Amino acid sequence: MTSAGEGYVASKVLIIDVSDFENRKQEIAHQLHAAAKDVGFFYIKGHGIPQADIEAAFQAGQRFYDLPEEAKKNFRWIPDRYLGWRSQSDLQSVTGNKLWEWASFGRYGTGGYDVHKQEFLGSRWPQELGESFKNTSLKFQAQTHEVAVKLLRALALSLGRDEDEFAKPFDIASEENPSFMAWNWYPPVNEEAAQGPPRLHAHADMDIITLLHQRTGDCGLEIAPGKDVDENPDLHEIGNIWNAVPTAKHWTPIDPIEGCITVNIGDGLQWWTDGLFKSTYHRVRAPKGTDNKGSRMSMPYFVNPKLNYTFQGPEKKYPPLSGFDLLAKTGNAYEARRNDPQGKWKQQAYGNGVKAGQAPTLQEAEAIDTAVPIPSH
Ligand SMILES: O=C(O)CCC(=O)C(=O)O
Ligand SMILES: [Fe+2]
Repeated sequence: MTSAGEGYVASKVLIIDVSDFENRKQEIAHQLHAAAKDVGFFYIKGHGIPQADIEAAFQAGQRFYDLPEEAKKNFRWIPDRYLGWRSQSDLQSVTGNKLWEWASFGRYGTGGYDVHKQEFLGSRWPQELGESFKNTSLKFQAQTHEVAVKLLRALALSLGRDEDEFAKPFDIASEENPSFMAWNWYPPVNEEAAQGPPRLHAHADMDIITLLHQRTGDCGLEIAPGKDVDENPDLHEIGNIWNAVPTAKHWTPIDPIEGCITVNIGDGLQWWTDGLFKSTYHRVRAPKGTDNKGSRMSMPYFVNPKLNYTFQGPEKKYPPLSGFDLLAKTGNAYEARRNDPQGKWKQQAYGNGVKAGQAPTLQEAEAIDTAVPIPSH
């Protein structure tokens, strides 16, 4: 066991070459296994997404964030869909400060709390940004998804499990696909900010895995072991991202590396592997010293299983968990629970008159959109 402290994991954060995947998948699986088990965070290179496409996706995000406040407001956040813009004021209720904005575009992750109403209509886009914005975002999401599926296949192989076990419930073309991409934007900060709170508070991701595109030069991401990892006695878990935050004395930087995607294991995969793979706490600290104090952007792709897919580890250490239950731990359902203390939200999710696979019409979907309550902060 390693002692806690600065550098605890730094030397172990691997850069794993995933190129020539079909021929090298056993070797890749071996390396991913070590990274997922020991640290829960790693970099991949040779992923095949051209740098120009990554830059185009960052530029698309920047075009959105450059819109006037009024225009961004039109693309309002729908809590149970994971799509839309969350302003700094909105997020203040989550983080306690105004240092972070969020937007997710593209697929409708969920059709409200209704597993039968998931759809990809593609009808809600920031209209001001035109077709190129939409095409760039969708293409990029699909490219990233393809890489995610390879990682999931290799991770399953590494455990001696069926190669498709983890990849099966993640079909991006499915109407039930709840994986989604977000664009995090952190406003510029002044000199004093170095002493201030993190730009994004410590949390673990409540998905299966996250592929995080970091922008070169945008440092600040840090990790600390947590979640069943007892090597760091300084870490106190006092809740999840939505109501309290873990604290740790020592954090290890995970700075961007050109050509690499940062990957981390989420709570769901930790669950699905009986705790073997680690969902690690991370945060974005405020810039200090000579760090870039301008705006910061990152693009996480959160990989979530279909909502009605139930998974459990082979040792049955934890009870079966559905994709819905996993997502229900996150912010959208938190809002719903808060708005609906009687728990009708879960009932609504599973019981309804719409047949499986029957997507609502455009008008019905728009009606669902407007019927979803917007949380008041
Ligand atoms: O901005 C970053 O680098 C990290 C973002 C993150 O952890 C998240 O969106 O879950
Ligand atoms: Fe995260």
